[in-house]
Amino acid sequence: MATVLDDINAGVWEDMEARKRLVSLADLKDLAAAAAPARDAWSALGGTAVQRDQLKVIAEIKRRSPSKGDLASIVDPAALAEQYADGGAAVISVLTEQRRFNGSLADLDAVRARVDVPLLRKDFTLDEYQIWEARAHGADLILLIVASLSDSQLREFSALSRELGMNVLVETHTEEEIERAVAAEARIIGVNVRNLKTLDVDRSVFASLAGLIPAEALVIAESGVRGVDDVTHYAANGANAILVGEALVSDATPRDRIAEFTAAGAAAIAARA
Ligand SMILES: O=C(O)c1ccccc1NCC(=O)[C@H](O)[C@H](O)COP(=O)(O)O
Repeated sequence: MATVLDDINAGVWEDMEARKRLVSLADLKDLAAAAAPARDAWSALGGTAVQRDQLKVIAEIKRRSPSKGDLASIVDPAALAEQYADGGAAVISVLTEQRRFNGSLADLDAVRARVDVPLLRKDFTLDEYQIWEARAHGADLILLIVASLSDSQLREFSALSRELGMNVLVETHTEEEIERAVAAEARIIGVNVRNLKTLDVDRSVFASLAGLIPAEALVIAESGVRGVDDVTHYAANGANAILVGEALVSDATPRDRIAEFTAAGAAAIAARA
């Protein structure tokens, strides 16, 4: 039986085929060559050892989701990104998938034009076309979901992203997926506590899997942050960064929330040392 992720990916393919008819890969490559060089998301997320005493926040621009429906209208994604940057977000994630999340590459363009913070193009990457697209639209980091890709795709898409100067967030949800991410030499590994096949959110998944990620890699806790207790849980169990969507887009003062999460994370990391 098809999973939620299968259905999302089928729609992503269809939408991408439509975009390919409008913008050729050759044109995208020209646009990517003309774009400003990618920003260093690895360092922004604390890649250097000296910064690993902090918990970084990847703040997401997310209008709707398969699990929750409409979350926020976000008429001006660039204004929201500015608030995220002011609050101290290390990276801003822009969900560009259209059918289920109501995002777009236009959102990415608008945010890129307004903030200097490294940007994650958050989409369901299935083809190298999307990687060129990400770079052409100013992304610095892309997402590869292990559950959607073969080992050779993981390697090839990672290599292409690196050639274009971008970093890769490799997303996992199981022990086997972490093994595959490590085998693909991923340096930024996310554990999504949301099972993308069923949409169940189980925060304990992070604690059981984070320790399997090699110390050289950055560990990102994805999904399920609703308040400071969740932040503390992730930081205490080895997160270098958290990826937060719903809690920020539905908050009246996301700038303050990011600052609060950062402080709570630093306290939990200090306590674990
Ligand atoms: O959010 C969903 O319902 C969802 C469903 C299927 C595939 C992906 C989905 N979300 C993508 C994400 O990973 C989250 O947007 C991200 O981790 C932030 O999660 P949250 O803070 O819980 O909004």
